[in-house]
Amino acid sequence: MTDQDKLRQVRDRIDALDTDILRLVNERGRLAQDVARIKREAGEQADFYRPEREQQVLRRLQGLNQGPLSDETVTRLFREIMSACLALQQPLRIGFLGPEGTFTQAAAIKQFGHEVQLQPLASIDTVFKEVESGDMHYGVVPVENSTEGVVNHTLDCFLNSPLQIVGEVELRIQHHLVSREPSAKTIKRVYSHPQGLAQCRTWLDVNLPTAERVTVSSTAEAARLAASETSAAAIASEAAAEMYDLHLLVEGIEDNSGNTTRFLVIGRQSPPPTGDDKTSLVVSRIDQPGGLVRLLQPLSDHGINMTRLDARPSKQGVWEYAFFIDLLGHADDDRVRGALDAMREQASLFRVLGSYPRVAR
Ligand SMILES: O=C(O)C(=O)C[C@]1(C(=O)O)C=C[C@@H](O)C=C1
Repeated sequence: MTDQDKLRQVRDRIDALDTDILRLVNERGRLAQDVARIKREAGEQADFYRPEREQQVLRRLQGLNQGPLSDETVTRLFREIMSACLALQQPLRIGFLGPEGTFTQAAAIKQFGHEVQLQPLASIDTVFKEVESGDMHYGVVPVENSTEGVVNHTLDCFLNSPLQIVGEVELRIQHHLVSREPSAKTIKRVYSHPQGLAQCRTWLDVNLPTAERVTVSSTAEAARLAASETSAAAIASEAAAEMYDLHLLVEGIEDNSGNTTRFLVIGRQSPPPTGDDKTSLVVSRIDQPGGLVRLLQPLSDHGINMTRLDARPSKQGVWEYAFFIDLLGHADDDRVRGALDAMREQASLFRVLGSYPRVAR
């Protein structure tokens, strides 16, 4: 058998498999439509999007996967299949911190796939408002970065919003120096979001110490500005560089190689337990000696693992603070519910921001 014969034989097998895959994904789409019919007949009010079910689908397949495709690739493939199936049930509108080309857009695509209607919005506050009004079914906002810590504006928006956290997304953030200039030698001004400038501070101090650093609303906006000026650069993503036709002058300039940003999916109703969940709270303690210790003691008493604690001015009075807490477990789990009930008694402000599936890495 010649090499050409061997090649043709393998390609014939690929064609046969593709025929099966096409038939099976369309059969899956019809089943998703059946699910939507069942949900409508059951009078379910919530959106058809079920993050807890999507997590279950992905975790099962990651467990079955024996390669050669990586778990990450399998997750991306089936996320897109579920995105297409969900679009057959209901066109979802997802607001995200824009403009086009931000890392938040990449996080929204990672969570919902490409078959949803993605809407770039001007600010984190606008994302909350558009979801509250119902114009958007869900929103995606940045909440913390592994180098720079929390995004304060996102935490502050929760203080005055009835919305719940529906999910979380983690994105490895690679910052690039992008410009219409052919070389970094001529750069006199660097645009980026405050987090972008902060996450690349050392690189800038060493390589562009005299360049002016200008903070703008997003890394994508920084790329747009850099595209309109000479001797200017932006710290932005590869997607933003492509969008504004900029050169990648230097790739991967973030100071910490594991630089990761965590995003939250916000909506009206938190999903039910999956067995591997997180719960976020905002609480403030009664202002007396040992108040904070007593507030947190129930977590220890019930064996609950707290993964994050951030303090933010509660805006209820000078030096009054609210505490944002993440913990492992779902608010409907017996141990978590017991701890929350005990905390509620010790708190002057107590609100569960949501229980949601832990991110599928
Ligand atoms: O199982 C469901 O509830 C479905 O709607 C099906 C499906 C899927 O494609 O697997 C689609 C959308 C949901 O977000 C979750 C899962």
